[in-house]
Amino acid sequence: MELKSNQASPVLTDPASLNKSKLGIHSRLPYSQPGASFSGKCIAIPRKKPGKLDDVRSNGWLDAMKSSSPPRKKLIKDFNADVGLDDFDIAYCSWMLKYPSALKYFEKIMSEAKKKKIAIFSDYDGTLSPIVDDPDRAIMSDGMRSAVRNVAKYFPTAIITGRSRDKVYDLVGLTELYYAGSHGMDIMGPVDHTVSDDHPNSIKSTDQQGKEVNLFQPAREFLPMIDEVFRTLVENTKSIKGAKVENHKFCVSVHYRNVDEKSWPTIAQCVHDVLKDYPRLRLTHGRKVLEVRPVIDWNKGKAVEFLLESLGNILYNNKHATL
Ligand SMILES: O=P(O)(O)OC[C@H]1O[C@H](O[C@H]2O[C@H](CO)[C@@H](O)[C@H](O)[C@H]2O)[C@H](O)[C@@H](O)[C@@H]1O
Repeated sequence: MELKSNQASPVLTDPASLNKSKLGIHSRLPYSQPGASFSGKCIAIPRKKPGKLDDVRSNGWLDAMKSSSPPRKKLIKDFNADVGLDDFDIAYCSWMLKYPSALKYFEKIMSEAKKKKIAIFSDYDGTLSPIVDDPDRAIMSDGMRSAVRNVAKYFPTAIITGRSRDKVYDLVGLTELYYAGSHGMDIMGPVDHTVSDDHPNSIKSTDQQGKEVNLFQPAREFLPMIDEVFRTLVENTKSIKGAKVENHKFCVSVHYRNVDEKSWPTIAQCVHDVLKDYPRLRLTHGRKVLEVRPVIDWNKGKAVEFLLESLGNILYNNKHATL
């Protein structure tokens, strides 16, 4: 990725002072609450007397849940192939058109990257590890680990994930990487290239080996709230077969991959009902997962910008390669 000179400042912004588009508030944000900090800026959804599952049907959560993952289908290599496509094929092709593989454009990327300083940013689930039914078993292969280790010898390499930083570190296990967990809300660099500490959202901590590191955590104030919501969601979803709730420190994931599709409205409504009491939290959709996170002006993209800024001097002053 090319370095930019005018990096955005990684500041935790008061949600009440932000406008909707800047916040990136999901169009399927739950109803506004009386007294909520978004007064005047919230999405008004007319409420008739609610039927049990009307909320999630009318606000589009269910549609988003259905289209939240690429269809599991054989890979169609040639989109122009003159073969009959069934509905799954068509759904798969549409997904691939919307989310094309970088490998298809590898030569173009290489030629754009010539003579530039390179930093590598990678997601974890579905990128370094295959998507599997049990999130605890999303294991990275030894081959992939060694590929990432090799890449990191030449280019600063970061994992940016929705998982908690600790969990992804346990899965990846490479000390030489940068890690941005909780959708970028928890950033740590390697011991010898720790992230900037001259910011109010930076704190000193120790890594798994007990070495001193700087962490960048712009959503620290949400820790107790996230913890509380996690416990409520565990309790409220416990009767839904296949549901799984994960605490990712600054965000919570509610998985429905293993929930019968007939119960998706129930799990969605359950999350919706909990969120109604937390106007400072919002919902986003991942792959067969509902993600609850703080309303702050921060996300994976901002984490990448923050890391690029932190990396600036390192990239220009040391051994890291150009192509
Ligand atoms: O931002 P990401 O790194 O893409 O994280 C998003 C979610 O990743 C994990 O869930 C996904 O992978 C699981 C294992 O393959 C799969 O079972 C699940 O259906 C996927 O959504 C993680 O467990 C979630 O907590 C993250 O929100």
